Amino acid sequence: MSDRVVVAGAVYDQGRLLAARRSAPPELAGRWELPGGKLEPGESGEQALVRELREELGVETEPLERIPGEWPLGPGYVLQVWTARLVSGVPAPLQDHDELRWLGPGEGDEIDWLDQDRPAVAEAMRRLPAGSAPVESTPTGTASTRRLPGGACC
Ligand SMILES: Nc1nc2c([nH]c(=O)n2[C@H]2C[C@H](O)[C@@H](COP(=O)(O)OP(=O)(O)OP(=O)(O)O)O2)c(=O)[nH]1
Repeated sequence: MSDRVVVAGAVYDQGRLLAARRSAPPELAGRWELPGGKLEPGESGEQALVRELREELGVETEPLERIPGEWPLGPGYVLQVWTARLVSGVPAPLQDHDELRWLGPGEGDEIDWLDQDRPAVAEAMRRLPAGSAPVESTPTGTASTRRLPGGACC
């Protein structure tokens, strides 16, 4: 039997990548991942991604391209990753996560990613689109992460 697919999104906005910190299960809690979830029967990867990001973060996204490759997770599961553009909404950790963070260029190694996500994250950071500076940037333009009370992000 073929492996079940977990889809995850490298979500971009304003030249930054969204990272999500898992709150469960205990063995993964506290580690960072690209948000997503399991493909349901009859769904394409892109459809599953849009659904999962809506459910978990409350945002609308547009998948852009698949990052080549597939990474084994636990027994019976593989991870596939798409880049995606934030279309509307403010990401909030509604399910499975307790914190979100936007990472700008050079900030990809600042958090403790799940090991299995690292190759896709490295490629997603290489593909980071140029973006306008976020509103709260410092005068030097170096501040690129923002965290809001309650865990909502940007
Ligand atoms: N979403 C996501 N899951 C990942 C990543 N890396 C990784 O090892 N996983 C694991 C964690 C989970 O065991 C599994 C995905 O499960 P999930 O709990 O996010 O899936 P789901 O939203 O469909 O939830 P469920 O109700 O079916 O349990 O894959 C990743 O980058 N994103």
